[in-house]
Amino acid sequence: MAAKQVCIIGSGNWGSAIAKIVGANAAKYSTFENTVNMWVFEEMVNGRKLTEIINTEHENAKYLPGHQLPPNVVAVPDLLDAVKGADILIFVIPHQFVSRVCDTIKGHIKTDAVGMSLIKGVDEGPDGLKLISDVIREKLGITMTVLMGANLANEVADEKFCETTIGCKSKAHGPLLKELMQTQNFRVTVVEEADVVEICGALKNIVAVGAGFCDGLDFGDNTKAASCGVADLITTCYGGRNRKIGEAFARTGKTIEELEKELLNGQKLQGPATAAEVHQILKHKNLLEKFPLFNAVYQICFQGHLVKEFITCLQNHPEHM
Ligand SMILES: NC(=O)c1ccc[n+]([C@@H]2O[C@H](COP(=O)([O-])OP(=O)(O)OC[C@H]3O[C@@H](n4cnc5c(N)ncnc54)[C@H](O)[C@@H]3O)[C@@H](O)[C@H]2O)c1
Ligand SMILES: O=P(O)(O)OC[C@H](O)CO
Repeated sequence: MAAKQVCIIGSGNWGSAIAKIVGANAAKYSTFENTVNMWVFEEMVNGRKLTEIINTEHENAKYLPGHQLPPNVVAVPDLLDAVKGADILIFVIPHQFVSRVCDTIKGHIKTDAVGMSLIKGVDEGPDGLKLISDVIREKLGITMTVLMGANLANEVADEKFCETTIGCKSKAHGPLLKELMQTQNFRVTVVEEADVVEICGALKNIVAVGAGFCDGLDFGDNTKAASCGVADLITTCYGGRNRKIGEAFARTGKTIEELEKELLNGQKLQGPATAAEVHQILKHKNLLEKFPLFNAVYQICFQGHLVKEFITCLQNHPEHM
């Protein structure tokens, strides 16, 4: 099978971080052409063209300074040149520019190209809310997939561990796109519910603005989480006692019991005990392998496993295999 040519449409903060991953994987796997075109909306940065900076210094000095892009990522200022011949089109531009970009490339891309939108946003069409992937699909007539996750671009570029989800209705494209995107520290799950993945990715940005308001007004963690569908998860992971002791455990090497006494003044943790109870149930049902996070918390709290190895359990999540 001929190697797939990949084009990244966009080169902002997220576009550049993703170019690090895509460039490295394209160079690594024979499934893909080595060269990855990245369309750059041309602008002058410190008196030089941004494309020239990227192609000589391999750094997007404006949108992702301090990170080297792989040399096989080539910045292309002309949109039509960038997309020419591409089998995989990665859309990663602010959503307000999508329509114009699609109108420009319409009729100039492969008809069997696969698109993947990393864009978090929605379009307000005449009939109500419309997904950005639907806008692209309708304008270009190509198969669309999405990739969304809790993925701050700078952290991804720093290669800090995180997870992401590809929403892909076609079973044929899932493995190909996963191979292109996954690394040891950027773990990919592929699901068929692409619309759900995309709408969650878009709507969380509204919640984030509200959360910013709460911080700016010095409200508490409960208040901050009240606007969000996963309220208690957010609260507990930022402001709760289980989180606090978990952090102290990882930093000090003291036992959970010692820390509970030291830091909670008689209050009691629920997390470790719950991990033990859930562990029993999962073990009984032969489901431990499907819940590596729960299993790892149990093993670290009760079986002497090293907290330093916590990430390994997530890297080996069955969904990522
Ligand atoms: N930055 C993140 O951490 C992050 C993470 C996940 C998803 N996203 C999503 O990815 C999408 C792109 O975000 P980003 O962070 O890469 O971009 P960004 O916020 O860095 O946006 C700047 C980009 O827009 C380009 N631009 C400016 N004017 C333009 C025009 N007229 N036409 C086309 N492009 C123009 C700039 O050249 C630059 O590449 C957004 O939907 C965002 O929500 C961002
Ligand atoms: O910096 P934000 O608020 O645009 O969020 C970036 C990513 O979407 C986080 O997953």
